[in-house]
Amino acid sequence: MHINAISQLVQAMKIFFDENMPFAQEFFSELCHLNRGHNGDELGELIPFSGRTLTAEQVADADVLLVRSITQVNEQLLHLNDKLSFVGSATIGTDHIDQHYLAKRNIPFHSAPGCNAISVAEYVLSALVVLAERYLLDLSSLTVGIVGGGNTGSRLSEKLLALGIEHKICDPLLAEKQAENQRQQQGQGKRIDRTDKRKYVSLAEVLACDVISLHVPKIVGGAHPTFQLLNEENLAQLRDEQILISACRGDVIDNHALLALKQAGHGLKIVLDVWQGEPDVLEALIPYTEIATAHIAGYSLEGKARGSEMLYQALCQQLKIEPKYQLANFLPPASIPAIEINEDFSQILLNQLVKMVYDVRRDDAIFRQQLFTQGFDSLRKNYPVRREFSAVTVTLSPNTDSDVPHRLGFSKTSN
Ligand SMILES: NC(=O)c1ccc[n+]([C@@H]2O[C@H](COP(=O)([O-])OP(=O)(O)OC[C@H]3O[C@@H](n4cnc5c(N)ncnc54)[C@H](O)[C@@H]3O)[C@@H](O)[C@H]2O)c1
Ligand SMILES: O=C(O)[C@H](O)[C@H](O)COP(=O)(O)O
Repeated sequence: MHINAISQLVQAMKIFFDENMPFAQEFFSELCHLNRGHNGDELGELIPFSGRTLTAEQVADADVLLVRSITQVNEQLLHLNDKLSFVGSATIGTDHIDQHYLAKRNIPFHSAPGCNAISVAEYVLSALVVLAERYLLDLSSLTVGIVGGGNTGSRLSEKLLALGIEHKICDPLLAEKQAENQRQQQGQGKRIDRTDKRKYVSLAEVLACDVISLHVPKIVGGAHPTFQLLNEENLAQLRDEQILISACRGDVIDNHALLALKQAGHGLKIVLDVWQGEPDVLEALIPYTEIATAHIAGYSLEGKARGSEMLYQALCQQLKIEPKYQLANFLPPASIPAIEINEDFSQILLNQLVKMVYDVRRDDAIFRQQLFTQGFDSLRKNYPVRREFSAVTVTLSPNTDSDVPHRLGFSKTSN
């Protein structure tokens, strides 16, 4: 840890947190009062803020700043603050953080890798189930192309594996890492490292699949940029019957090119959770989407709250104290906490199971009906509680022959 960080954190702290961070009060309130002044009268403060409108003046005396993806953390926001000792983002994506600037100022930064990856995978699965029902598709006959084999792409891959759905992954960075590992291990005369056994394919191969699901960070420039990875040129190569799902970052698809494609009569089925220029949305594109939502793929209660928990753990570590709380202390039971299945697994059962926990059509309806009256950010702020599959315990009757529900992430009865 940086000397700067240690000396700042031995005082009562002002912890600023995005009001949209579940259980922030529960996790952080004790931490800010932890190190009172000598008289015990110097209390810290836990201060919520609205992420989109946060100003440099507001955070001028913050010791700890906890944000979500809508707050740009950069010199403009932090130039008035000379005591900040910890910045955390309770999100997977970090494209809103100027990490170079934070590093220059020796301010430790933590994000929450993977926190809502399961939520994103369940969003994609819900979208697939809904489209399969709408267009009478046999999911087991489709191939799914995943762009980005990190946390969200991998959680999706696991669920597809559980369902026996063929899928391919394109991730040139992981492919390079795998090849490099193999070269090193061979050079050292060791057996080849088998930890990452996946076979990576080219973007072209993934773009030829029946379903394309995007799971990459926003990267501008460099060897493998993702900014407008899907553009006029490669969108035009897609077939009418394909499904394109994006729940990563809006800038990964050129939204104007996508609109032009659809306006020209292309049959591509589109599922969009993320939009170029959020919170503004290319309105003309909405009627051409099958499912449209307000960047909520990662908004399961567990997914958002895991972000809070991960930052709590990181801050405890920096403060050199043992974490006292974990997410399980705060999560309520699901509204239907347990069910029993009495039949063999089928697409119909999958449809029922997935929609019981999360039916993406609810969020699509809210988006279409309330975007213009409520606004994009308000739909996200007032997002209804959504649980992950794991919140529901599935018991299989002895005559059912498949463990697919548990492999999909539903909990098992503990005994
Ligand atoms: N819609 C939502 O609610 C939501 C929720 C979570 C994450 N996200 C977004 O999804 C992104 C991915 O999340 P993650 O948890 O999988 O991140 P991750 O960092 O675990 O994985 C991203 C993967 O993308 C790969 N990648 C980078 N450039 C690529 C390229 N040009 N082509 C193919 N692969 C490439 C990386 O090698 C990495 O393996 C996040 O950065 C975030 O922006 C959105
Ligand atoms: O990067 C992420 O983790 C997700 O996009 C996340 O859902 C963003 O949510 P936000 O911080 O905008 O509330």
